[in-house]
Amino acid sequence: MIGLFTADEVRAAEAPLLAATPPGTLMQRAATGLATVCARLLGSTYGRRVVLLVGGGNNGGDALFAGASLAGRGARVTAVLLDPQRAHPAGLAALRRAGGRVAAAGDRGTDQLIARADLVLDGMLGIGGRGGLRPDAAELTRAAAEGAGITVAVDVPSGVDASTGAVDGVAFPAMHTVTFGAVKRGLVVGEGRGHAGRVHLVDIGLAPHLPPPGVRQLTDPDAAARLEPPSAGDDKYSQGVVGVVAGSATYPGAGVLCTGAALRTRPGLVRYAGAAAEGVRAAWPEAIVTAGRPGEAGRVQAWVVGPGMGTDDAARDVLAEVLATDVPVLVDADALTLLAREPGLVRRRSAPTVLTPHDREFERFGAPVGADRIGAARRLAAELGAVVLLKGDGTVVADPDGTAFVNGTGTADLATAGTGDVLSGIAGALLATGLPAAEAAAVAAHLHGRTGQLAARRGPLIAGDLVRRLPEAVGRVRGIPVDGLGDSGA
Ligand SMILES: NC(=O)C1=CN([C@@H]2O[C@H](COP(=O)(O)OP(=O)(O)OC[C@H]3O[C@@H](n4cnc5c(N)ncnc54)[C@H](O)[C@@H]3O)[C@@H](O)[C@H]2O)[C@@H](O)CC1
Ligand SMILES: [K+]
Repeated sequence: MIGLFTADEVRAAEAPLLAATPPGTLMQRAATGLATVCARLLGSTYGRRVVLLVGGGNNGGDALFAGASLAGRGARVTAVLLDPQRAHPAGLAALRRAGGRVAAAGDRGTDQLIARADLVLDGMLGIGGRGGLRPDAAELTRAAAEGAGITVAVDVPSGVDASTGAVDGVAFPAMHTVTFGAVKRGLVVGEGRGHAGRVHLVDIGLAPHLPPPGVRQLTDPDAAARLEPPSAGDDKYSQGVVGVVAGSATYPGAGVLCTGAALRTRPGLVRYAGAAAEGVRAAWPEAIVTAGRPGEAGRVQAWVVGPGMGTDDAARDVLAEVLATDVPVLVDADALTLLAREPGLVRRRSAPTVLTPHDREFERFGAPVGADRIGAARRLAAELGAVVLLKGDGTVVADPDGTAFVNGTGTADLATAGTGDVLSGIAGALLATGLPAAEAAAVAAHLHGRTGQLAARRGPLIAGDLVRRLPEAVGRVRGIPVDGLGDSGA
């Protein structure tokens, strides 16, 4: 698992390390790692044009030392200083010694310099940044965004809150972020995720000093460890039976997608109960289908309730019936709308409940998501005593105990009708296996994202493609290469 940390946690971890090492050691480690990544991205360094955007703190210091190293390898490096009085003196001296040039933000020609650069390194603000970029920094950011060079952020893209991913105004649009010691939360969640690009972690010896992470990201092996294949002793009941209540007579689609996703994730046994029975039976002869109430479906180890079921009184009664059971329940879509009107239905449960809202559904529970998505999901989880899976680019899963996950596999291609129904089916199937609810939700988000990535490689995807590609994605997560796709990881 990848631990995700706040700026304060990183600062606290740095303190003993700074005290135990000679001055400047950590910055040298950071700058060496940074220069290595930049050189790799450039391919060759000789004669390449590199512009450093340099703020008045240590983030600028990292950029200056890395720039000195690139200049030493033949790159034509110019530092653009936001605040010449405060630029890191030793870093500046090192750059000059290596033959680098120095300009000030606002000097004539700075924009053209940035426009023509092969690589722009953003060392304006790191974990010491607060609030939005000032006009001079915003101007350099705009020039870098318009230029054709590779954009690389030092530690954190300037303008992104390292702890929450919030962006107030503009932020540096990095294609790559080279981060030091620990992955900051703001690089993988909220608006920050879109600004960080690919994240490269440079080891500066911080790991032993970091606290146990309260927020984590799953890797493929983490997900695979929670997707155990059936063993010789398993039968159709022992893998976990999931029940699905979704779709309506007029709109059976949600029921078909959700049931299909559950079957494809964990094909032991899936029971369906609801008004889309006919459509579900036709699509999935493998499922056990009733048009009756959930109680008539037979015993299950987890329920999924909500997608496409409507929000009338009959739907409300079905939801209440499912929530009155003593098994884990995943509540999605229409059932979230109903639950927001009657949150008491979930508060009195003893078995785990997972809610899977998108932003608008989340807001129905009383407050908008806001810029701090992890904080928002944690608040609602604590308030309702339920796991909250807040969908988005970097889906957040928050457990009522305060621990959380941020998903790393999402793709914009998943923003299409019905993909949420598929996620619910996957998560329901995993809940039925007995995984802790937050882990089931996090693994589901991971697998859903991987499936989306696989499906999108062949062109635009629709939700049904996800159902079809799920078995392949499970194999891929388990490390089995996918034929014909030149599979390469993320
Ligand atoms: N502390 C350490 O040991 C290490 C720090 N490193 C680097 O140091 C960075 C943190 O350095 P600093 O603490 O000096 O802070 P920064 O370099 O992130 O910020 C510098 C200063 O800018 C000012 N500032 C804050 N928000 C601003 C805004 N919106 N507009 C303009 N100015 C603003 C503040 O006075 C802040 O202290 C890390 O992100 C990392 O890049 C690395 O060298 C590794 C080791
Ligand atoms: K930065």
